[in-house]
Amino acid sequence: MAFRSRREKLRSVLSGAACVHPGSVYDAISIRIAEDLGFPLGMFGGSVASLAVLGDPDVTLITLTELAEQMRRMSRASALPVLVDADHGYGNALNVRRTVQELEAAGAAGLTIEDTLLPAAFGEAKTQLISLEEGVGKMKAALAGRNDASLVIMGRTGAASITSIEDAIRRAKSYESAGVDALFFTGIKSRAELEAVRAATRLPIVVGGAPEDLNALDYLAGQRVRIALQGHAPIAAATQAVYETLKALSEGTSPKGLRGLASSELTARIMREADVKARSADVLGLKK
Ligand SMILES: O=C([O-])CC(=O)C(=O)O
Ligand SMILES: [Mg+2]
Repeated sequence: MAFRSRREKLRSVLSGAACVHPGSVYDAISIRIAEDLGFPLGMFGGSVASLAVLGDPDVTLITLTELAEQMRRMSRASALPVLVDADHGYGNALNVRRTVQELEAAGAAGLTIEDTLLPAAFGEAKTQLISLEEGVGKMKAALAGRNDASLVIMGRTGAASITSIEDAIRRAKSYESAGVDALFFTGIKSRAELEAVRAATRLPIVVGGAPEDLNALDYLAGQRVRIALQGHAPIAAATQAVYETLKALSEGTSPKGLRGLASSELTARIMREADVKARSADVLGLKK
């Protein structure tokens, strides 16, 4: 199986004793930079996918085909294991199965399926959850949809900030019983909440969007948290850089006068130019 070693690397993070930060990745360039800097895995957030692919906010307008295609491009560019935010699985439990099949074929190392009601329901300003029963059905469909058993399936709940921490625990325990590989929580607000989650469950924990006092990696590791997200600063940095550059050019700065550009060495490294040159020499009959 072409992608098994990436999935096994993600599994070794989950079964290890440490808590790590993933690099937020969204395209071929960002994943190669994260790989070169030594990140143990990449996180491909749904919000970032919407922004990178569509230029849109995170309101479930991106299609599964577009998400999987972007994942496929990253898989081609780098062997870094990537955890994909597969949102609600793009429909009901049958769609979840299809989502797993497509992301597996695209080379994802793991993916999350969440119990948020998406897209937003008519007349509801506040985020809602699907029922626990529907959530369990989605987890079962995701697990049964795998072709490669090493693909990591995470059950994700945002209940902590939508209903209550008790509801988040109830849901997580049900997803655990359904057989998911790890539990992903958003909206955990305090150490007390995280400790309650840890005490009530057995699987490796992933936390997203946690407050500052939940940022110490040693503490998190002690709570069985294996992956702690840090938001998506890289795409914000890239956006700012493109903005500043285009602004300067629009104001008449000459290309040579621009600041903050990638050096030709960095660009060559990201393009894996040395490998391409070596291959060209071999197959195009060029000098090395
Ligand atoms: O996965 C994450 O990093 C958090 C999230 O849901 C998103 O960014 O869409
Ligand atoms: Mg998301």
